[in-house]
Amino acid sequence: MNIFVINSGSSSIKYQLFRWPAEQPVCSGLVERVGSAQATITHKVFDADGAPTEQRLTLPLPDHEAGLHEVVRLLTAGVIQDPGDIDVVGHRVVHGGESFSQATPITPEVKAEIKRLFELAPLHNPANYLGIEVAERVFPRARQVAVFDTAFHQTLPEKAFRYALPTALYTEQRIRRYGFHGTSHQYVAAQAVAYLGQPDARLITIHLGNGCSMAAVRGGRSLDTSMGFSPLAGLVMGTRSGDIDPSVLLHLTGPLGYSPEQVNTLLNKESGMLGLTGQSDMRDISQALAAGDTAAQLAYDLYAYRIRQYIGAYAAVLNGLDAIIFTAGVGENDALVRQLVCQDMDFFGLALDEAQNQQRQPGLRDLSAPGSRAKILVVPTNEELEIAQQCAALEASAS
Ligand SMILES: Nc1ncnc2c1ncn2[C@@H]1O[C@H](COP(=O)(O)OP(=O)(O)O)[C@@H](O)[C@H]1O
Ligand SMILES: CC(=O)OP(=O)(O)O
Ligand SMILES: [Mg+2]
Repeated sequence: MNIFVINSGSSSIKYQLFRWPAEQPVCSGLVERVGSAQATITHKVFDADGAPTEQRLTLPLPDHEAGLHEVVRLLTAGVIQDPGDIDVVGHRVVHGGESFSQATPITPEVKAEIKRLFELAPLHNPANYLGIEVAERVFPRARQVAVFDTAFHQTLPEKAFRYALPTALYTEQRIRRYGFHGTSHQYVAAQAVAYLGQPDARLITIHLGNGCSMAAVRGGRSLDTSMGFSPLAGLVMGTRSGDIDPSVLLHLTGPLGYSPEQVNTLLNKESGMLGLTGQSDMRDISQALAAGDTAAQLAYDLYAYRIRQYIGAYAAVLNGLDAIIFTAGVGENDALVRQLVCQDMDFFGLALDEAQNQQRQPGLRDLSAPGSRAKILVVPTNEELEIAQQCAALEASAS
């Protein structure tokens, strides 16, 4: 069986083709800086021993649709003979509301629900929906499956997912915390549990990509998470503000005369690291910092400070801490972020081995110094593999 997985993030498209049940990918790729004139595609094709041949393209990609068409072109130009060779397409879908807690075959009703949720995940659900429509056209024989970012967080207890608003706004309007990046939190938590050999470990998973979120996880269940009703809440992100006092919005729309549309754009697309420094990509901000830029210094400090606050909160939720796990583009690669987060954390039993922190190696890495009571891990996320596994489980249960 051939399972093709499409993971559209807010600034990237990741894809992998798996031949099942061997979990080794046949090809994988990453489209970065979607929406710019200098987008890049890194496309890898693996031989029978898993050795990659890599191709790198730089090209203008105005939007996700252009990116997806380029991905399909690369796939059908050598990796597969015929689009009919794909049996299942697994789609990452960011917002699934309360309707979905597991991998779901895509029907017209499911598509309508994904569309209804555009407003709550404006950077993601439209791109995910587009991916479904493109895949339905290009791979008409394949079964299309959605795996939702919100699904893993459906285990949150009510005290964690409810807001202190009038009850009817929850019961009639479904206004609550949903949480996102669930596929990633679930995957890295399972990897950490296997590494620690401790199924009941108290874990804080820290997903730092373009979007950023944290989760308190125990026994394979998400107990709390920093994103909320939409992927705007919580940590400081590439272009999103994270937590702010809601009365700032009233001040913007009242005395300052912003329209709701302008506030939406401001908070989702013009804030976060972009708002603080003028740049959203952490590699660019890191270069600015190295050149002595004081705005970049403040942005790094603020970014790490917010993560530290949530570590404190989630250690309380978990009544202790066995490991924190850094993952995604920034979490896996940016040693300074990890250093700023972990410094002066001895109260939580966290001590970072700075030499290990500077190493660049693939795979799971243990960065804890000897004597650190809680572990500090880097676990590369693999949302595509997790999605493929869930698609394969769905296929097995349907047959
Ligand atoms: N080597 C690196 N050092 C620092 N940051 C990096 C590095 N590689 C990628 N990143 C950052 O990771 C972020 C993208 O992460 P990713 O998980 O791919 O995001 P998304 O899935 O939200 O598009 C960007 O801010 C990028 O700058
Ligand atoms: C939900 C979310 O923010 O996703 P991403 O980090 O891929 O933008
Ligand atoms: Mg992502």
